[in-house]
Amino acid sequence: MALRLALVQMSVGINKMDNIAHACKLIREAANKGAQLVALPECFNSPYGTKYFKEYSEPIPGPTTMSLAQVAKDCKVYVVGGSIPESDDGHLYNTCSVFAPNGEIIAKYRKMHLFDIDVPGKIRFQESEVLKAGNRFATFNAGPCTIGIGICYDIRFAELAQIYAQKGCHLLLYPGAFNMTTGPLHWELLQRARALDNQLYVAAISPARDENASYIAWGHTTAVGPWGDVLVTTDHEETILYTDIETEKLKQVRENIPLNNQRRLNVYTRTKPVQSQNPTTSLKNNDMSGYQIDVNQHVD
Ligand SMILES: O=C(O)CCC(=O)C(=O)O
Repeated sequence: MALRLALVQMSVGINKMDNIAHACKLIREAANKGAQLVALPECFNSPYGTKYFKEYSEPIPGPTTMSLAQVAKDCKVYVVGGSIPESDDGHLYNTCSVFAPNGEIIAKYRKMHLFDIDVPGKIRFQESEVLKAGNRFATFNAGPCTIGIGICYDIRFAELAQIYAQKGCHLLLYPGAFNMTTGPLHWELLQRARALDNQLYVAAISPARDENASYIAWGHTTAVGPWGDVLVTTDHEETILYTDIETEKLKQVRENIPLNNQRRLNVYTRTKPVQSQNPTTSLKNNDMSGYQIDVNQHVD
C-alpha cells in the first residue's frame, strides 16, 4: 500500500493573507490530483527572516492553522503545514502543525535546532536572536506510514533522524528553506545522507525562489528513497511534486543491507560528557550540552 505525497514548492510574498490563500489553493490542486498528504514549505505565510517573525507570528490555533484545518477537511487530505512563526506565552517558535483529513491538528513540531550560522562574507543568520527552540519530537500516522517532522536546519542533525527511525518512521519530512550558499552542496546531500543512514524516505520542501527577498531560498524541493535515490526533484520555480511512499521498500532495503542487525552498540556506548570547564562557553539552546562518544572505550 502506498501513500501519495504532494510537495508544494510555493511562492511566498509579503502579504500574509495572500500567502495563506495561495497555500490553500495549491493544497486543493494537489488533492484534486490524487495526493493523500500535502506538505508545505518552511515559513510559508511569512517571508523568511528574523525581522519578520514577530510581525507575522500568531498563536496556534490562529488564522493560518484554522485555514489549513478547513482545507484539510474540505479535501480530506493530511496537510503538513510547513512552518509558521508561532507566538506562545511571550515566546516565538518556528512551528509545523499537521492536520488530519477531518481537520484536527494531530501533531505540532517546534524547530529544535535553531539556524545560527556565520559564514564570513556569505551568510550570517541567527534565529536564536528571536526564536526559542522546541524540545519535542513529533510523529504521526498517515495510511501505512509513520512520519517524523523536522524543520530545515534540523536535517543537519543525524541524531534527530535516527531517533525518528527508532520510533518506526518510514518517512521524514523537513519543510526547509536553504539558501544560495549552503543549498547547492548541502541540501540534497543531507537528504540522501539521512535517507541512506536510516534506510527510510526523506523529503524536504522549500519555498520557490524570490530573487528580491532578503533571504533567497535555494528551492529544489526533493524526495529521496530508502536506497538514497532521488525520487523527484525540481529547480527553484513554483511547482508541486508528487511521489509515492511505499513502506514495503524499507523492508526490502533493510533486508538487503541489514544495518539494524549489525550495529555494534556495545562498542560505541554513549556516555554523558563531563561538566563544561567554563559554563559561559556552553551553547544556547543546548541544555544537555550533548552526549559524546567515549572514544577511549573499547570492548574486548
Ligand atoms: O542549514 C542550512 O544551511 C540552512 C538552514 C535554514 O535555512 C533554516 O534552518 O531555516
